[in-house]
Amino acid sequence: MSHDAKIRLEEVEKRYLGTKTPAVASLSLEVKEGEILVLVGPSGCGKSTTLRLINRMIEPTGGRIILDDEDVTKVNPDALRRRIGYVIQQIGLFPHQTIAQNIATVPKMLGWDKARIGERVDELLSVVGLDPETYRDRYPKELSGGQAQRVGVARALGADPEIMLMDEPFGAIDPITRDRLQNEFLRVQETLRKTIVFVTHDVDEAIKMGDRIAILGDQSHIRQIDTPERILAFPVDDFVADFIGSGSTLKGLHFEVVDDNVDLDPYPTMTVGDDPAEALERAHAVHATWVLVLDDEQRPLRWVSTEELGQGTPVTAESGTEVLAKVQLGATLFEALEQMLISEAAVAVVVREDGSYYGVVRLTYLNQQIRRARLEAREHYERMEASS
Ligand SMILES: Nc1ncnc2c1ncn2[C@@H]1O[C@H](COP(=O)(O)OP(=O)(O)OP(=O)(O)O)[C@@H](O)[C@H]1O
Repeated sequence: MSHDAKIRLEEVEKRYLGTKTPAVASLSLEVKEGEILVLVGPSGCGKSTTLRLINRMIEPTGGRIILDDEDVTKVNPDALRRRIGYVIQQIGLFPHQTIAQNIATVPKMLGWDKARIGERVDELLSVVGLDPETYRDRYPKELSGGQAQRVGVARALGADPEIMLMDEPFGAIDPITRDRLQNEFLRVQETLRKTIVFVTHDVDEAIKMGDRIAILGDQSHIRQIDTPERILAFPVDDFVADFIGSGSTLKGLHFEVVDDNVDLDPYPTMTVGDDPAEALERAHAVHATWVLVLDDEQRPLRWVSTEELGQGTPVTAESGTEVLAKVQLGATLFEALEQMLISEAAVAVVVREDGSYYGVVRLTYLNQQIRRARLEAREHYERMEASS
């Protein structure tokens, strides 16, 4: 077992009573400590079954399940489930219990004292972004769908489990709330660092949430397992390519950022009041049709065309057109592309945190980055193949 694996499935099989083919056949899989592994695949491929095999809500009919170094295939499943938080789409809060009582379910089972439980409930409500004062004494029917889902996450975190299993946890929620819950959950995970197995059928959710993604075919057969970035850059076969769908190149731009290492192109600039003839010369030297006008503090202000400069009129803070498209250092290349598409000069202007000019990103840069990511992913798989 590799040293950082928290969960390991070894040739796990589930054959439901009375069915001809197993729902999960000979699945071997490792989940690393502190990662979010997303299981994604078409409906009926066995994602939920796989998830429930891990905490033995479903008993395997073959293979072994190992947590840390312990074979838990035969241990008492109740004890196992206390170590593992579980969140599902219809979170199933107990309707006649308050939010606090719902969250306290597992700590109570574990025999924690009242004061410790009370503190824990308040802490967890804050973690999931609900004010304890307002929400702890409410009942589930007094919550919106998104709030109930947060309580579901808080309840699963109740006894501070090392592992969380999440089955389409944000499935039945409107897209805006869903996006917010996903972001909040990722933020919480940054500090909690739980080992998480997350099931979804939505490839975009998988790309957003996963440190790694396992793309499953029938019977939970792993078709590809890797970082989202590498899967997008190099789908190993048509099944994976079809599943991730069109636009994978664009989605890959979410994983690259404009940082200090980005070797940005020089672009002709001038400051308000500079000699237009000199600025024109600089623009001609690099075959640019636009010059970027900066203010005294080096902040991008306007685009002035070489045509306007050629007329020799002085450049003021009102010349040309306003620079609308700017991205900060640290923005993703996806954001840079969006800015580029609306920019007068078809480049994204990059500024530092204080708003001062840093450089520009051009389409050629994006093209190079995409090609580099593809090549790296291809080489990675070629090396893997050669060594197997
Ligand atoms: N209790 C059961 N008895 C018999 N077959 C079952 C049972 N539960 C699930 N199955 C079958 O096992 C297969 C895998 O089901 P599972 O729910 O794990 O798939 P899934 O990938 O989670 O699907 P979805 O995305 O639609 O929820 C399916 O063919 C399903 O019909």
